[in-house]
Amino acid sequence: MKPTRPLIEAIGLSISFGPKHARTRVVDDVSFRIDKGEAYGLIGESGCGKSTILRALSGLNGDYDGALTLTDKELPKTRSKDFFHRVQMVFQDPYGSLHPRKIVEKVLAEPLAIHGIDRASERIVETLDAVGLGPSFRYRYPHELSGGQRQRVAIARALITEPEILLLDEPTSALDVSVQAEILNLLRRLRIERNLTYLMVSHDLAVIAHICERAGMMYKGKIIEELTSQQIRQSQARQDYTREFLQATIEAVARRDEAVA
Ligand SMILES: Nc1ncnc2c1ncn2[C@@H]1O[C@H](COP(=O)(O)OP(=O)(O)OP(=O)(O)O)[C@@H](O)[C@H]1O
Repeated sequence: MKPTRPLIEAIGLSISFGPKHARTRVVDDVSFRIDKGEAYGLIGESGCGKSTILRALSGLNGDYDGALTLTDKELPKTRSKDFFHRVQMVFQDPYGSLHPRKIVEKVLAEPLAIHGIDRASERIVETLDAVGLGPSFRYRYPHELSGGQRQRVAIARALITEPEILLLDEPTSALDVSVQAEILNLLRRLRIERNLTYLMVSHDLAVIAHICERAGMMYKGKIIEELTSQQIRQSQARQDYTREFLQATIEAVARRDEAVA
């Protein structure tokens, strides 16, 4: 059987910070592959390097060793405009990621203008509808929205140029648990409807198990093993560290499943 070719691949990715004489390696020889249409998670405790990987892939930090590829082509350190058409990012904090003095319409019109995409007005209404917000929301400022509504706007902003891939950096961790469930369900629905590929970072196993088919367990800058969502749910891990991490949070997975069912 012909092996499938990944949409995204990290090959021996290493990232260090600090001055030359005191460099700290926070991502250490990480490799993973994500197929088209797949949702892959990076899970691990705070500081293990998850967001650093996402920032490198998104083009926010070009100072890395190893390679990141998109459809088999190595990405240049400075990403092209086409990259941002294909790949969009959703950040953790919907309060910080939206400009306080821009109404929603302006937030959504900007990416369309950058990429020269027509039918702006129709696309804004369609995309707001896709994230569960009515057309009246286009005239609101961020302070006139709830946390969940702001994150819906941030998701709409990411989707409006019709990307293939969303990079999701703890997209629900700043929200109340009940709102988290709504946003997770929205992300699940959007992936199916739009055939999207996700790379999601979270310290919350329940979030990863709900969204992702596979996840890389990170510890001190390395992926120590990969698990399917079923293995996460059944607490089947090879490494002791992963087993302890799973056992500590498995009840949270069950609770989250009940909440979002
Ligand atoms: N720009 C930077 N300069 C120096 N150190 C950094 C920088 N960005 C991240 N780090 C360090 O790299 C390590 C990994 O950070 P990272 O944000 O990737 O962790 P994380 O697993 O995403 O954790 P969290 O969930 O808390 O964000 C941390 O020790 C952090 O302090």
